[in-house]
Amino acid sequence: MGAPFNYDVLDLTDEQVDAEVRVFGALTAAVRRLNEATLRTTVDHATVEEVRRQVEELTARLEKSMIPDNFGVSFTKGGRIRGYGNAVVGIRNPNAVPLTVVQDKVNGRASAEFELNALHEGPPGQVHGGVVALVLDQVFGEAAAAGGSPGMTGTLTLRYRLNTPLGPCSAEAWVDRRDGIKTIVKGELRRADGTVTVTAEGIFILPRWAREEIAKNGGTPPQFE
Ligand SMILES: CCCCCCCCCC(=O)SCCNC(=O)CCNC(=O)[C@H](O)C(C)(C)COP(=O)(O)OP(=O)(O)OC[C@H]1O[C@@H](n2cnc3c(N)ncnc32)[C@H](O)[C@@H]1OP(=O)(O)O
Repeated sequence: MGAPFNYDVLDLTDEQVDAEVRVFGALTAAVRRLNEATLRTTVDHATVEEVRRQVEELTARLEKSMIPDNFGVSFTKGGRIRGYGNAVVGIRNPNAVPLTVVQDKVNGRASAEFELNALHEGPPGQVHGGVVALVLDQVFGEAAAAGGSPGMTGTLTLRYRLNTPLGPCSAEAWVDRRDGIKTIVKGELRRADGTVTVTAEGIFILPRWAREEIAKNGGTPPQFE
């Protein structure tokens, strides 16, 4: 079986990538503000309806020219990764958390400090458990990649030990061990004061199609970004 998805390689310069990161990153940040304001505004209904008309006009301007569907992941010949739609770290995805993951390739670790707000609420004032899983899946996957054995999430097991209040949080993950094509990653989510609220273990697997591709043509595993 071949790969169920492709990574295109594009002829874009670093300057072109920097420009799209700057311009679209700023739009994404502005839309995130709009998202939070949509949730929290207390202006009167007439103002809400006027703003809604303006939002629809602006949306129609962007819809004049769009890619057919999802963004996918592409690389430049210079090695830049354009995973702009990623649900956790995509710089063009206003629904992404947002998050910057720092990889430690020496020790096979990954970490992120971030802020979760009213858009990420589950129980009152607390982070939604599914949002925790979303964030940890990405940070865990990046730890596996940083450790040199990237894979797709096969299993992710979380233990929610304490509630996680909305606000500043951090996540950390590390490669615990390898078992052939499986990389076992462990990690945790912490409150701002360092209290661990969630511990987790993930099994990241180099899929059969990637194994077959490497056996046939050599090369390095894809990143599963
Ligand atoms: C910079 C880069 C940063 C990247 C960050 C990315 C973070 C986000 C990652 C994701 O969200 S990935 C998307 C969510 N995951 C998926 O969609 C995976 C869907 N499942 C699959 O594609 C396949 O089921 C999978 C690749 C997991 C396994 O398929 P294989 O055909 O390679 O498995 P195979 O049957 O050959 O089994 C190989 C080994 O893995 C084991 N295994 C298979 N599925 C497993 C599973 N789900 N959990 C644990 N172990 C599993 C299986 O028992 C066996 O163990 P042993 O070698 O010891 O016998």
